[in-house]
Amino acid sequence: MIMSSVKIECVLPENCRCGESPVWEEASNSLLFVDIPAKKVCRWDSLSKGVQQVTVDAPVSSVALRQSGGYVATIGTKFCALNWEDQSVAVLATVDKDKKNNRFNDGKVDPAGRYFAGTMAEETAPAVLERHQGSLYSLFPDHHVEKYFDQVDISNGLDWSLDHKIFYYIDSLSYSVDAFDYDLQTGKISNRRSVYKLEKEEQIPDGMCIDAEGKLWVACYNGGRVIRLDPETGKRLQTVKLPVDKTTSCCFGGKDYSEMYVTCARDGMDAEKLLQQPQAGGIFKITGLGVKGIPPYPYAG
Ligand SMILES: O=C(O)[C@H](O)[C@@H](O)[C@H](O)[C@H](O)CO
Ligand SMILES: [Zn+2]
Repeated sequence: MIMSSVKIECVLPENCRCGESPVWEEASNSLLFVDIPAKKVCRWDSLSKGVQQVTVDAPVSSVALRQSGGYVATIGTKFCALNWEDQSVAVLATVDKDKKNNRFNDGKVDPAGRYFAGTMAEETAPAVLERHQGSLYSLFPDHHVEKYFDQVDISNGLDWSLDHKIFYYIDSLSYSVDAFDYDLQTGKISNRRSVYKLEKEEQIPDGMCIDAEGKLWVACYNGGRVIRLDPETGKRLQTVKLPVDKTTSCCFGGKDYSEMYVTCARDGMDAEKLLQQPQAGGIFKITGLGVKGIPPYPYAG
């Protein structure tokens, strides 16, 4: 049953140019996220409502927790460690060295502590870019990198099934949510298939997260919504519309991971659209979904 008590609130009118990679940090009751073109990693304290930010030297496309303290982030084409206290960045590995126009896009840590992230060509406008330039990688805890496949357009949302046997992945311009068999021991993926094809009004699939019932939540860029999918039946179970079109990603957080946080973008909107959607680029909190999420995994290296 879909509960009718769903409430949507803009908790931070931060005006991100392109907000992405929301991650809940339980230890600090905070939401981490990035603003990709602004080259910022941000941390919003849900209790004080204050925001701290670290500016880096290239577009930062994802951030994740690190077991040994601090964070990891994908900056330009580098996997990096980020020390929040002194704002220093240390490079752990570099990818796509032969592709000067590429940058990382979305990333997330797997249940064994590997940091997965894919690349794309830099956009000239939202979703306008040289195609097939991206690849999917993961950074293992010993800092070596494995490449899974290339020919990616816009590497985007990713997560793992609750039993860790399936890896879910979105290449945005395929308009599909895909699944692979996943071997948690080795980090290997196989047997790619589509579990959901987006409908026209859902627009472009972007960030994604799994809930505690094993269902997928996908943020729809230009679609102004998050959708809940059953990856087993391929059916859409729920649509939650937001007052902004360029919804980019979502994660669960808050008390017992019972709240959903959604990021979005302002870039690519004209003046008229920005007047209509003044909250574009803000951070949204959705409550009353009646389903919880799971904690994010920290990078183990
Ligand atoms: O947020 C991201 O993942 C990309 O970096 C964005 O640029 C959008 O996704 C893209 O423009 C639409 O697909
Ligand atoms: Zn994205």
